[in-house]
Amino acid sequence: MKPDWGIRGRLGNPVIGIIGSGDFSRSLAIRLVASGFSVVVGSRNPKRIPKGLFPDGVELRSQREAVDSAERVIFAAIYPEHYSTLVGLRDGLAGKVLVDVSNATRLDDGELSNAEQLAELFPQSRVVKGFNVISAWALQTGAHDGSRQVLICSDCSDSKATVVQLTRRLGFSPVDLGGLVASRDIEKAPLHLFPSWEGATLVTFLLFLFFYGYNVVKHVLLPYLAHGEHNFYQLPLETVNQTLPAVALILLGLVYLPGLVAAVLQLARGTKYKRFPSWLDRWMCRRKELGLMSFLCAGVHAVYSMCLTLRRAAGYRLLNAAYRQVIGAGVENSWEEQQVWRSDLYLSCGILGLGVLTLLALTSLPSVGNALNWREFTFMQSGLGYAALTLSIMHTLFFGWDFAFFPEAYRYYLPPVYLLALILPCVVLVGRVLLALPCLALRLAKIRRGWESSRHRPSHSQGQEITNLPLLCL
Ligand SMILES: NC(=O)C1=CN([C@@H]2O[C@H](COP(=O)(O)OP(=O)(O)OC[C@H]3O[C@@H](n4cnc5c(N)ncnc54)[C@H](OP(=O)(O)O)[C@@H]3O)[C@@H](O)[C@H]2O)C=CC1
Ligand SMILES: [Cu+2]
Repeated sequence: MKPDWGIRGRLGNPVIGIIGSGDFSRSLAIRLVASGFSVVVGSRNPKRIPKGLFPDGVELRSQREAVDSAERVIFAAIYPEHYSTLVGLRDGLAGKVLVDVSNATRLDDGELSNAEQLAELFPQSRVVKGFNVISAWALQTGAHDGSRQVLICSDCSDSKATVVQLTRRLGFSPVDLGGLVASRDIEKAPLHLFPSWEGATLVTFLLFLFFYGYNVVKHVLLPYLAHGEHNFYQLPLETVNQTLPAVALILLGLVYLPGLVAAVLQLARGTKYKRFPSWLDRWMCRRKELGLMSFLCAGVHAVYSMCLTLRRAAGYRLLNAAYRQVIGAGVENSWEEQQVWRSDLYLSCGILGLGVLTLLALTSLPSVGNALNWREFTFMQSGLGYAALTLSIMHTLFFGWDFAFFPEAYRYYLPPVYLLALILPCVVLVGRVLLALPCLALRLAKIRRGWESSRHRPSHSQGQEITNLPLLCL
């Protein structure tokens, strides 16, 4: 069905009305004009609007004139608390599509949404909710063209269809969420701060809290209580820098663990057509965020580590050690070949691991990832991902070297933090190696191509295939 935009403007383009002359109105007008519409902006005081603020092709008029010029679609680009000031325009708006673009101000806003209140104020107009999730900036610049979703709802399906078409013409992807009651959720959508990051941020925060607390107890609190040692100066830098690599390593393990669990489930079930439990689905969908959090911790750890020698504490410690060595023990050459190898190896593995992680983080950007074909993407995410995990584990092992075998490492019966941090990543790595054994790898490959063990064959259609997702997706 060809949309009916109403009467045409001077250039023969359909005329869209916008009430309000603020940021949203201006961005919307720019976008509409660029998409071939004529626009009439209705202001309480059109003469006050500075020249050049709106592009050519936009007429600045009174609210009444704007409403009368647009026969079919009018946007209310004003704050909901001012809706009631528009009641004088009721007759002009009657029978027209009135688009509400407002957002909720609080998550616990009252019963009725702004759009529902607008519909109550203008019972003869066809209120459609939409465009509120798009920022004025995205509207104006066309960022996210074609991929950015516009959530739309209305009780009038014809009017909704008109706005859906309009959304497409502006270069966005409309999503029809049904009746106007859905506007209660749509208006609150922009209030959620990075919803897809909630899980990964919480996990990172809890891991940080645990390891930071563990380090404080082991290296600061217990030494103070037991021997009166004053290590509190370690809290802002050293303790943070002991915590970050542990968090980064475990997060990286958590990126690759769900892929292994999924593989084990498929092997055990003998089919790929059975749904994964929902927690595993959710976990798989958050691997990218977990991976980027791991990258963040590893990157910050690298910067902290570079600064370690700049600290006053490091200088004093070095001087004291030199003094003890020369004056106390009479040793002039403190070169220890084994320690030289240890530090060079752990630094090198750490730097390489961070380099590979950086590459993975870059491919998680849509503009980079989209340029890769399927094989390249799988290679980057799976092959390089495990390379990063292996290098990070080696970095930690070289750092730990043989210290893990000395009783001093277990002061106060607490194992060193890097040993704790290694458990999960090592389990993941060993699991991956086991799954690469031909007997398991061949069976898994068969299952992923659609083969099913005999007990599954009849009930083949109920499941959803999720395993064509990259197994390891950072
Ligand atoms: N800015 C953004 O990125 C986004 C905004 N929105 C929504 O768009 C709507 C407008 O936002 P925005 O353009 O940023 O706000 P602005 O404050 O920039 O503009 C609001 C406009 O409302 C008009 N208005 C009409 N009646 C009144 C009144 N009684 N008192 C004050 N102003 C009045 C004014 O225009 P005039 O003086 O010409 O009458 C004013 O320019 C809001 O509901 C907001 O939630 C939604 C998504 C993103
Ligand atoms: Cu490190």
